[in-house]
Formats: sequence, structure tokens, C-alpha cells
Amino acid sequence: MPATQVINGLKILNNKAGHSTQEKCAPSAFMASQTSKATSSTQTKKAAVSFNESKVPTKRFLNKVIPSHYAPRIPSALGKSKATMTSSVAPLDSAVKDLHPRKDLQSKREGACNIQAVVRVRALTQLEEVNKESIVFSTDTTSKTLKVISEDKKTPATFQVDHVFGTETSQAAVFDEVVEPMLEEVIKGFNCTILAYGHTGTGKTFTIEGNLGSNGVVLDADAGLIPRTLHNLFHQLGEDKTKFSIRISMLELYNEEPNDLLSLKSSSQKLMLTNDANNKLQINGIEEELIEDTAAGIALLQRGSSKRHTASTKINTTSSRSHCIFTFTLRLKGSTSAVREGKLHIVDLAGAEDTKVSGASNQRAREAGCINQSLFTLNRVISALAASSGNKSQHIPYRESKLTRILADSLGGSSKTCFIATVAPTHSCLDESINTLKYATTAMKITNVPVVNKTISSSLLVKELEAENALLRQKLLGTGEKSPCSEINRLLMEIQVEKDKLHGSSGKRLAAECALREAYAASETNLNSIATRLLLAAQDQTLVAQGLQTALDCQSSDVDLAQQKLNSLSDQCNEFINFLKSNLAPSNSSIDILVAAIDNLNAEVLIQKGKSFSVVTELKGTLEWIMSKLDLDSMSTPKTTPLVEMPFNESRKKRLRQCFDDLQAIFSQDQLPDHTTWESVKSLISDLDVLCEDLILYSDETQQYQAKYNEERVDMFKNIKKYCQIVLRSAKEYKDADLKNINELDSMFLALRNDIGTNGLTQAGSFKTIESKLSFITEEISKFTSELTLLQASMKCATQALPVQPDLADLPDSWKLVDPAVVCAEFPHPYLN
Ligand SMILES: Nc1ncnc2c1ncn2[C@@H]1O[C@H](COP(=O)(O)OP(=O)(O)OP(=O)(O)O)[C@@H](O)[C@H]1O
Repeated sequence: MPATQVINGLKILNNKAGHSTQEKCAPSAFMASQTSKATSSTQTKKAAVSFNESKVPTKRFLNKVIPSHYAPRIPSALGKSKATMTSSVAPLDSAVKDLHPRKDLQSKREGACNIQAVVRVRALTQLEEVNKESIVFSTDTTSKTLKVISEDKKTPATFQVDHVFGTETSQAAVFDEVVEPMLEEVIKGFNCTILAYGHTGTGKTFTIEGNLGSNGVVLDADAGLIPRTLHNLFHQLGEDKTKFSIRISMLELYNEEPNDLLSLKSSSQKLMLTNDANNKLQINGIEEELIEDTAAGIALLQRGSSKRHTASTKINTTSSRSHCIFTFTLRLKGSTSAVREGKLHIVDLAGAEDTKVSGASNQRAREAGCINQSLFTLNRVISALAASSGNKSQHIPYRESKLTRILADSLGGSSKTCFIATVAPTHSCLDESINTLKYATTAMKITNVPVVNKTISSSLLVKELEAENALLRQKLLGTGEKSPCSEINRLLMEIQVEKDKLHGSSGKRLAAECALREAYAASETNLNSIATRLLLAAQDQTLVAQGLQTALDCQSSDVDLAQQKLNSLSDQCNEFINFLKSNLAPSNSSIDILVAAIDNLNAEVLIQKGKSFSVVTELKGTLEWIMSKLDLDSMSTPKTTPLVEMPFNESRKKRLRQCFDDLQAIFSQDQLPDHTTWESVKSLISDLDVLCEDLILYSDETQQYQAKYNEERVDMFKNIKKYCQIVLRSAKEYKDADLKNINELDSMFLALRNDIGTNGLTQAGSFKTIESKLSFITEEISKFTSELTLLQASMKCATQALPVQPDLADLPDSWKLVDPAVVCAEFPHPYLN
């Protein structure tokens, strides 16, 4: 039995023609078609998925209530009905009741609705981002409009559709808006179609398939509509597989040839498109796979998707070269024996392309030609349908391409259809985008008349299941000469021979015949049981053989593994022995060398320690020396107004001392500093750096201050000297003047004495003259004496004002400043340099 024919233990291969038959197909015709198909397809083991190729239904029906969430052009058309994942399936009975012909006639007339169109603007690709291409569309989800932001005034500015998805829209959001409401319709028994349409590279395949994921359990954020549909259906319909079944098929139209992407048979087995008696399209030979769960569905999808024709072009590295129609067929059992069927077709069209831009040549160019041709026919069909406004007599060129033949029911037929127009966001693709948008808005004018599919009776299902069973049994037993079946046939032939012999005997052997009949019955039973046992034995043998083979395979791989391990162990042993041989002798001396090296190292460490300690001691000495030289205490209290604010305040001095103390503490330890301690040493030294900077600054300023101070002192000395000289000079002048006065007085005294000696004291007049002269002299002397006293006092003052050591060379040591740069240069620690 070919494994490929079983998916998760079950694959149904049968003719499903007629199951999607809609109301206008008469039950008898449907049954006839079903029966004939069932018999004729047993050889091909293929199913024929039906698409209604008829044009707009000829009958119109009244009073059909359109579900509000699907009503076109109503804002909530897509996306209002976020079906909860746990919601149960709608009761079938109501749908069955709706099948009353009159009621259906009524419902169809009111059920007409337009095709919906949504637009998705692709995100910029990496290349477009690198080329800094700008986005030429603005989207408004409220007004459902897409505006072209273009300087070209001729460009139509705005398109209104049923929903717009901007560049940032997630895959989940597209699913919620577009597919989820449709799934509800499928569950109710409608056929629905989602068509992705757009120029090459605009994101159709991304939207439809996206990232399929690897196992079917976890949904990737980039998973497209198909994997999401699978997840949603299984989640929504629950575990009980007796209540529903999901089948999938994948049809590819490559160069106008239909291929079954899920088939495991050779590609030479072509699919045929035919029309049945009711003008319904049949795809003969396509396989529908029954899927048990999401994982099985994803596995099939991956298989089908990998078989699809793709190629790299200048526009898209993974350009689809074919149209792909993916179909979910959902069957639901109700409380009655009837079964309801709904279909969802998800179509990923190949994108139109200009071969000059895409660089397609040879085979790629032929593919592009076929794609463009079929899309051209599709556009003609859309335009014709939109223009016909339901006019039956209008010719719609469905038959001009296989694509439009297949999509006939979705365009102007009985499906509920949604058009997803994908556009690139860039200016370079604007013309193509506008074409796509025009077709999308044209498609919105197309009217479909959706109808609920006819329910399938349980008797029909039983027949179908029987046929399936027969197929399965046939597959199970096989047809080869050595199969158990042929063995049974051989035995049955023998029985038949026996039987014939018995029947061929004469009347006289009638009595014996009875006995023989019994014997025959017994032998037949016996032979049947032998055949069954043979069959079982053969199966057992096969299983045992398979088991043995597996065990043998395992063992032989175990033996191989063990042998490898042994080889590697033996290699290792040899290596080790060689190593021992070559290293044993010198190893003792090596240890000695090592010990000696360690001792040396220790000694070196001790030396280093000693060195470090002496460095620290020196460092401390230097510190004290710097301190003494700087005489920080006296420097910090300038006697006069300082020239600048002194930066080296008390706290900095403290910190400086602290740094040195800390360093000393670290280096006076018995052991060498560890890593952490070295980190603190570094931090202390970096503090010292900062403090030394301050010190230098402070020293510069202090020097300036000191220089100024000294200048002032020198000036003062000079002034004092000058003053003393002035005082001395004036004292001399006074002395000279007084000496002159005294001399004059002397001469006056002398003249007076001469007068008295010559004239005598008898002349009264002369006595009075002498008296006045004497008093004048006395006054003069007393004046002179007081001036002299004043002079003496001034002299004393001036002398006292002179400094004790007025020479600059004799300034005290504390006044002399040490250049900190010199100190730093002398400083023995490397970090301070
Ligand atoms: N919405 C999006 N977000 C991010 N990347 C996207 C989006 N849509 C498409 N892409 C990326 O753009 C590239 C083209 O997308 P895709 O192959 O789906 O285009 P296409 O319309 O199917 O093209 P073709 O018609 O040539 O097959 C892919 O690399 C795809 O991953």
C-alpha cells in the first residue's frame, strides 16, 4: 500500500461530484451524476471537485435573509462578526428547513450581493527602504479609502473599497477582517471564494500562505490566511470528528495546465476540466485529502506549496509562476441524518508582470505570457460582468481561459466572493497599482447570488463510504501475484474446480453429491479459514520481518558505534602510553624546575613587596617633605586681601593627607595588594592627580600673590628710606638754619657787649635796646629747641618703622614657595607622572 495515500491514517479518494451541487441542480440528476461518477472513478481513485460554471442563476429567489455581517457596502461588512473560537456550529436543522423549494426560490431573489473588495498595501521591502523609496498611498480605515499621494495631478486621487489595510497591518488583522466572517458562511453551507489579485511582488502569496510554520501547532505571526483558516476551523469545530470532516485540495494552473499539488502520482497524469450534464465544471482526477487535525493540514500545505512553480525574477525572488486554488470542503452533521457542506476557495493568482522589468526570458517569459493572458481574460470577465449588471443575455468570456472557467462560480455565480487587491507602496509601481485598484473597484460592481448548498442524505453518504471502503480494502489487499489476495483467489479457484467437478458428475452420483456438497462446504470453510490464516500469517511475517530488520539495523549501528568507541579508546590508550613513555623520565626534573620556578617566583614576589614597601616609605618621606616645603597652614591665611579665591582649602589638604595615609596603609600590609586593593590604589592615585592639579593651580596663584606682596614690601621699604632721607635732609637744613641763627645771635651778643663796653650802661636808651634784643634771642632759641625736639621724635618714628630685616634676600623660608611641578617630577610614584 503506498504510504502517500494515507494522511494521518485516513485519506478519502472518491468522486465527490455533486456534493457541492446547489439548489438549482435537481436531486435526481445529482444522484445520477453521483452514482455514475462513483462507479467510473473507482479506477482513477480520484475525486472531481465541482465548480459551478453556469452563469448567473436563471431563477431568482425571495425572502432570503442575508447575514448582516456579510451584507456588502455596509461598514461592518467584513470584520464585525469575530466568531468566538469556542462558538458551536450553527444547528443544521434550520438549514435543512430552509430547503423548502418555495422558500429557496424566495431567498435567492433577495440573496444577491456584490463581490467585496479590500486593498492591502504591502510594507516596504528592505531594498525599497535602502533606496529610500517613499510610500505613495495614505489609507483611512474609517472611510475605507486609499489616497494616492502623488504630485501627478492627473492620477485618480482616491479609491473607496470595502476595507483598506495599510502597510503596518498584521496577517492576523487581515484574517479577522476577511476570512473569519466567511468561515461562518461556509459553516452555514455557502461556497465562498477569496481571490488575491495584484501585480507581481505585491504580497499575494505572503497574504494567502505567509509563513506556514513548521509543525502546525504554533501559528507564526507571519502565517497567512490558509494556515490561519486551518487553525480556526479545528479550534472552532472542536474535537469530535464524528460531527464534521475537513478535506482539502490544491490545484495549480501552470501555463494553462491544471496540476494537482497534493497528488503523489507522477505529473504525467493530467487533470481534465469537463462540464457535466448540468453545465457544472468537473476537475477530473483531483484528489481531496481528508485531514484529521491542523498539523496534518499544514504538512499537506507544505507538500503542495513546495510543488508549486516559483522562480526568481528581478522584481520578486520567489515569484509564483502559476495560479493556485486552495479548497477547503467542510461537512457538518446535524441532529438529523443530513449532512451540510460548505466550501472555501482561497485563490493566490500569479501576478501580472512586464517582462522588460522582471527580466524574464525563455521559459520565464513563456510563463509570464500565460499568466498575463489568463489575467487579461479574467479582467475581461470582470469588466463584462460589471457592465452586464445581471443581464443574462450579455456574453461573459468565461471559456477563454481555464482560470475563468474555474472561477466562474465565484465571479457572477453563487459564491460569496471577496477580492483582496494587493498593491506595492512605491511610486515606481504606481501605474500597476492604479490598474489593480481599478479592477478591484470594477469587481465590486459584480453581483453574485449566493445559495446554501444542498444537504447530502445519509444514504448517499453511506454509498460513498462503501465505495471508499471498497477502495481502501482493495488497496489494503493489493493486487500483486504474491499478495495474500491472489493466494485466496487461487484457493477459491481450486474450490471452484472442485465445485465444477462435483456439479459435472452424473445423476447416479446424486447421493454422493450431497455428501460432497457438505464436504465442499466444509472444505470451502476450511479453505477460507486457511486463506485468512495465510493472510494473517503473511501480515505477521511482514511485521516480524520489519521488526527484525529494524532490530538488525539498530544492532548494526550499535556495533558500528561500539567499534568506533573501541577504536577511539585504543587510539587514546596508545597516545597515553606514548606520552608516558616519552614524558616519564623528564617529568621528575620538570617538577624540580617547576618547584624552583615557584620558589623564584616567591622570592621575586618578596622582592617586589620589599620594593613596594620602600617605595611607599619614600613616598611618605616625599609627602612630608612636600608638606614641610609647602607649609600649607601658613599659606592658607594670607595677611592681606588675596588676589584670587584660594582653591586649596582645608578639606582638600585633609584629603591629600588622607590619600597618602591610605596609600601608606595599603603598602605597609604584609601581603601584596589584591585586585580589589589595586583598584582602590588606582582610585586613590586618581584622587591624588586631581589634588595635585589643584595644588599646582594654588601654587601658581600663591606665587603671584607672594610676588605682589613682596613688591609691595619693597615699595614700602623704599618709601620708608625716602622718608628717612627727607627727614634727615630737613633736619640738616634745620640744623644749618639754626646754626646760622645762633651765629647771628652770637654776633648780636658780641655787638651788644661791645656797645656796653664802649658806651656804658648809663645810657638809658641803650639799655632798653639791649633788653629787647636779648628777649628776641631768647625766643629764637626756645623756638629752635622745640623744633629740634620735633625733629628728634620724627627721626625716632622713622627708625622704628623700618623692618628688622628689610632685604628681600633675607625673607623667611616659609615665604619661599616650592614649584609643585618640581615636586611632582621628584615624586617616585609612576601614577603621578
Ligand atoms: N505585508 C507584507 N509585509 C512584509 N513583507 C511582505 C508583505 N507582503 C509581501 N511581502 C514580501 O514581499 C515579497 C513579495 O511578496 P509575494 O511573493 O507574496 O508577492 P506576490 O504578489 O505573490 O508576487 P508574485 O505575483 O510574483 O508571486 C516577499 O518577500 C514577501 O515576504
